[in-house]
This record gives sequence, structure tokens and C-alpha cells, in this order.
Amino acid sequence: MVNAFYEVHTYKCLIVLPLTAVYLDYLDDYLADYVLKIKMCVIIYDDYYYYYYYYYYYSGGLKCRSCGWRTDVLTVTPWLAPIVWEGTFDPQVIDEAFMSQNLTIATTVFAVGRYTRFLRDFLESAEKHFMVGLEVHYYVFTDLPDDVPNNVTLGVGRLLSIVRVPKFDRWQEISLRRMELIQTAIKDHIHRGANYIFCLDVDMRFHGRVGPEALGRLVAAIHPWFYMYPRSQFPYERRTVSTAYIPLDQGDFYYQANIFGGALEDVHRLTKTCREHLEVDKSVGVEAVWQEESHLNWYLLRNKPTKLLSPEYVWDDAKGRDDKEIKLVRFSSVIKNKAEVRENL
Ligand SMILES: CC(=O)N[C@H]1[C@@H](OP(=O)(O)OP(=O)(O)OC[C@H]2O[C@@H](n3ccc(=O)[nH]c3=O)[C@H](O)[C@@H]2O)O[C@H](CO)[C@H](O)[C@@H]1O
Ligand SMILES: [Mn+2]
Repeated sequence: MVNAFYEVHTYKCLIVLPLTAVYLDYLDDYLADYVLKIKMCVIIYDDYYYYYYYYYYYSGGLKCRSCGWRTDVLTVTPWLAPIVWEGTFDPQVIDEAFMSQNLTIATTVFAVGRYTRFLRDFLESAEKHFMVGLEVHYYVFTDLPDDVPNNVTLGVGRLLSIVRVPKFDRWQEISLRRMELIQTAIKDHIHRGANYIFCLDVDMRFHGRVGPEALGRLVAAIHPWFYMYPRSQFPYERRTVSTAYIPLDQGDFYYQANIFGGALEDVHRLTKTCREHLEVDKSVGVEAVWQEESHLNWYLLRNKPTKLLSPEYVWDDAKGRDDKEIKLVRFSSVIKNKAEVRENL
């Protein structure tokens, strides 16, 4: 039954059990007994639902910090990348560890055409909650520099640059071309002035802390609409003709493209690969089902992120606030009138 046994620094020890053939009803008894005997943390997953049917036990005597704090959600991936949820980290410890490092976080945000209307709320809320205390360099990509609000007060060490970009005819094209434009921007200038980069949608607002706990070499966020679905129901690209194709029996998580980031080199490689794949698809007249998000998901299946952000970091206002796992919404898509803001439907 026990097929893996790891020493992990935050846990005393950890066991991963595949449960494909076992009924979950029997698990409680089995585990309670097992855990009490050997006093350890246990993570169970089955190959199909592993991030959903996730049980996480610890013995009374062994309440290490991480496992003592959250027992209801998956906090580490099968490849041992942390998944950041409220209650899995100590903001004070994180801040102390990062504040002295003089880090600059490049932050790209596109506001093309009518999407410039989202910039003010985005920037004002970012100044309250995003990487507070660190140096942040916003790169606003827009075709309408005059529409970028010039009276948002930025904190000390925080800068905003405007990068002029063309407007494409379709919203899908505007969205997917970001991969190419970010890749070029990293290569041409961002790489000299930043340690990390985050790439964000603009139709979003910060509501809570998004701090250095979110930093890592390659970081992606779990889509708020799909975290409880089995992989076969993820909206990956399913047509073999696209380079973003993922078969039904593959996949770890469904990531949302509204926020991803990491070290400059890693994000450069990601955007370059996605851009190349988008171009190959285009040359045969294919556009992946969710444009650059489909390619991002393909890339992250083969290049595992080193840190995952829970849906707290990419919520959707249209989803309300009732999900019991979500203790805090940090960053969320605002409800938009698509017919009003997009170039096409
Ligand atoms: C629920 C849903 O439908 N989600 C999909 C939709 O996300 P979204 O509805 O979040 O896409 P979106 O309209 O926000 O576009 C993505 C981003 O591109 C920029 N932008 C887009 C259009 C425009 O005219 N001007 C502009 O600046 C802007 O930064 C925006 O935040 O589309 C994405 C990109 O294809 C992904 O496929 C998402 O999964
Ligand atoms: Mn969006």
C-alpha cells in the first residue's frame, strides 16, 4: 500500500498512498489507526482525484506548523512544490526573510483598447496589497499611453513604465500575443532591472496580501473554477492538431493564465516556448481553446512549477465568496461587461 516515503523539512515525515482501488469510506478508520501508531503526517491521493480527495492527518502529539494549520486542502504537490494557502505560512517570517534582499519584482500588465479602464483600480489596489515593502516595477503595455492614470501614488521604490504595443483586432489575439511581447520585453530590458517577474491580467483587483510568499522560480495559480474537478474535465486543449494538446488521462492542475511568474530566466523560457507553439498553431490555422492559457497549461505539465498559488491568488468575483476552503480572497477578476470592453464577441 505505501509506495513512497519522504523526509520533508516541514513535516516529520510524509507518506503518499495511491488509492485508486480503495473506497474513501474506509479510509478514516484505516488511517486514524495507522497514523496513531506511527505518528506521522499522511497525504493520500488517488490518481484520479488526488488534489480533491485529499486527507491529511497528524497525530495529536506531532502538531508541526504546516500540518497543524491546514488540514482541509492540498498544501504540497506530488512533486513536492508547496501550494500557498492562508494558514500555510507565517507572513512575518516571510517578510523578514525577504525584505533585506533588495529584490525588484517586474510586473507586466496589458491594458489595450478599452481595458485601460481597469488600470486605476488595479494599480491602486496593488499599491495596498501587492509585494508591499519590495521594489516593484510595473510595465504597463498599452496602445493608449494617454489613458494610463498618471496620478496613482506609488510607494517608495515602486516605478511604472509604459510600453507601447499595437492593438490587434480580436481580444483573443490581444490576449495571446502577450506571450511574445513579454518574452521580447524580458530579453530587451526587464532582465537587467529585476529579480522576479509576475505577469498579470488587468481586469483584476487586489483584496488581500500577495507578498513574497508567492515568489519562486516558476509560479502558477490554480484556476478557481476547476480546483475540485478531475483532470479529465479540465478545459485543456483536446485536439491533437494543436501543440497545446493534452490527453484526457494527463494533467496535474488547471492553471489560470491571469497570474504567473517566477525568475526572469524561467519565465523567459516559458513565454518563448508558448510563443513558438502559438505560432506553429497559427501556421496551420489553429487557435487553442483558451488561447495562451492552453499553452501555459501544456508548458507547466512538462515543466513543473516550483510553487503553486491556491485560488486565493486568482479568485473570480463571479464565483462569490462561499467556498469553504477560501479563507481569504487576495486577487480576483472583476465582473466585466465583455460586450462593452472587448473588440469582438
Ligand atoms: C472565463 C474566461 O473566459 N477565461 C478566459 C479568458 O480570460 P479573461 O476573461 O480573463 O480574458 P481577458 O478579457 O481579461 O483578457 C486577458 C487580458 O488581456 C488583456 N486585454 C484583453 C483584451 C483587450 O481588448 N485588451 C486587453 O488589454 C488584458 O490584460 C486582459 O486582462 O481569456 C483568457 C485569454 O485568452 C483565457 O483563455 C481565460 O481562460
Ligand atoms: Mn482577465
